[in-house]
Amino acid sequence: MKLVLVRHGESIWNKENLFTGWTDVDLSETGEKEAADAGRTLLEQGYDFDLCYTSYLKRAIHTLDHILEEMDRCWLPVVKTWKLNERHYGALQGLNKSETALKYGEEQVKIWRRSFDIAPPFLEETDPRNPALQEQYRQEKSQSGDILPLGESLKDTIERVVPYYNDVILKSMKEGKRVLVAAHGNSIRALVQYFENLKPEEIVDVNIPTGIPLVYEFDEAGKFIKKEYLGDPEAIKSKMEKVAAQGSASKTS
Ligand SMILES: O=C(O)[C@@H](CO)OP(=O)(O)O
Repeated sequence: MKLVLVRHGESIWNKENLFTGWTDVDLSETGEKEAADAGRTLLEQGYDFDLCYTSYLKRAIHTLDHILEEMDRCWLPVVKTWKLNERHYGALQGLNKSETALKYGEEQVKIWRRSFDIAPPFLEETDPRNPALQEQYRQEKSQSGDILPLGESLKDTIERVVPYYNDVILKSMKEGKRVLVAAHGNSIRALVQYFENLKPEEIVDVNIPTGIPLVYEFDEAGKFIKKEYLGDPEAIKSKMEKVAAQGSASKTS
């Protein structure tokens, strides 16, 4: 069984180097192009799909739209779920990553960005950015008041993404569906950690490039066999380094 994961193309806030999390910002022009390129790569390499999953955030939704447009597969069913949203970055959302590194130090920013179980400072409950106060999450709020986050560590993100993967996505793969997921840097890192059983110190250095299809192969039981990024290895490496460098104090955009 194969699963294709794509991190959304560059967003406007990626370009401005701002902590984004659940902020619903759109793709930049570069991001739109990256998404279309991902669609062309998948088409050229003979990939096809039966079912797509994405988050509630428009940078991932629009990435999927561009991919499906390029593949002439706009008619494919798409399931949207907040369970695939980016990690909730709490009160860091909207702050510039480099300015935050200047203020608190690069080490602290790396801890906030990449540590396994350290959460960012949480939003106040009264903050209008609290998902429990937002229209798109009203169903979840009425079911249970406490499942929507005010901030998340990677571990918290794993605890919401992985059960969704096992209960819903893996189930459809086992039914024979070819699945494409358009998601986010840290919701994909959550899956990478789970698939490859990475240790907390190993996931720290994993950075997911924007708009590059990542193909996982599993055995029939769902056990990880191998993975590969589709595209030019040098370009992919440089994109990963760019993501890692966003927490540097000297990078302002
Ligand atoms: O700001 C964010 O939401 C994420 C992804 O863009 O950033 P980081 O790579 O710092 O986890």
